[in-house]
Amino acid sequence: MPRGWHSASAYGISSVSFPVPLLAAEPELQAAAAALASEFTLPTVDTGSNFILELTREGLQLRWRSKPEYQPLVLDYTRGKQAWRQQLGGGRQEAVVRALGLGKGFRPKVLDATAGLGRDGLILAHAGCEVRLLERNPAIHALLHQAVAHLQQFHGNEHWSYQRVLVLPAGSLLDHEDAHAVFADWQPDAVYLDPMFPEREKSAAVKKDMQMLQQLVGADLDADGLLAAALAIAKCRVVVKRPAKAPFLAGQTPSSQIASKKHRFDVYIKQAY
Ligand SMILES: C[S@@+](CC[C@H](N)C(=O)[O-])C[C@H]1O[C@@H](n2cnc3c(N)ncnc32)[C@H](O)[C@@H]1O
Repeated sequence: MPRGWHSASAYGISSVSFPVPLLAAEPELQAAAAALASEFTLPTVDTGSNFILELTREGLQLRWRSKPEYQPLVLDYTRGKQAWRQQLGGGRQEAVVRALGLGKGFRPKVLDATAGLGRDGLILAHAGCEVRLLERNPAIHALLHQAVAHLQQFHGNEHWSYQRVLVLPAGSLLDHEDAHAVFADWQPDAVYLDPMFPEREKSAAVKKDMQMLQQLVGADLDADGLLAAALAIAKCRVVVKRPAKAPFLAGQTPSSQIASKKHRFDVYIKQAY
């Protein structure tokens, strides 16, 4: 397989997928696009992928070519609903925050090992956790990396909690036979998992950005393996987000559960914080 072409297992889907290229939206941005593509090891030529990352004057966006009626996905935590959710609506009431068990001034170090669009991870950061984001899909990783960098630049030291967010190099806990050794210098108190769940709802019911993500990364069919890897490296607990009626990850019964409107957070406790 040529370098830069990823086997299906890297995405959890069952056929070889074309890598997403990073291209300039206008000729003046070509040099900048090439530099970014090189930073993220993404192709700079059209690969036939159904998705492309485009560099515009505003930053990166992900375009779904066979759905031209969809707005390109722009990841920007500084405005819109996401900024509101983190800064005003989010916080201690969020189910994900409760599942992570923050309390009495204690803020766990969290590895978000399926970071995706970083929304849950940033809610945890805003709640005061030190968060590291791990994402294996190279295109999503590039979007996430740029969006976090923009957030940190935008807020400066005004929001110290965002300055502690670190986007790890693109990869997976499943890449390492001994993930424990990889995290020897920074053992997370908790590992958070939110793998893609095969979608059963009619696609119209799923938000467009989630549809894009699903189409791009596939069904994460190897997700069961993540639980053991996460339990091996977490000091105290693993939290798994699942659709409300989904079976337990790897068939393993959690120690406790927190329910939100559409989701369930399964909490696996190794030891108290
Ligand atoms: C449902 S999305 C996560 C959404 C995220 N919680 C958010 O709030 O934006 C699942 C993401 O996990 C990634 N993923 C799945 N399995 C992974 C693994 N083993 N290692 C790293 N990333 C993984 C997928 O590529 C996808 O981007």
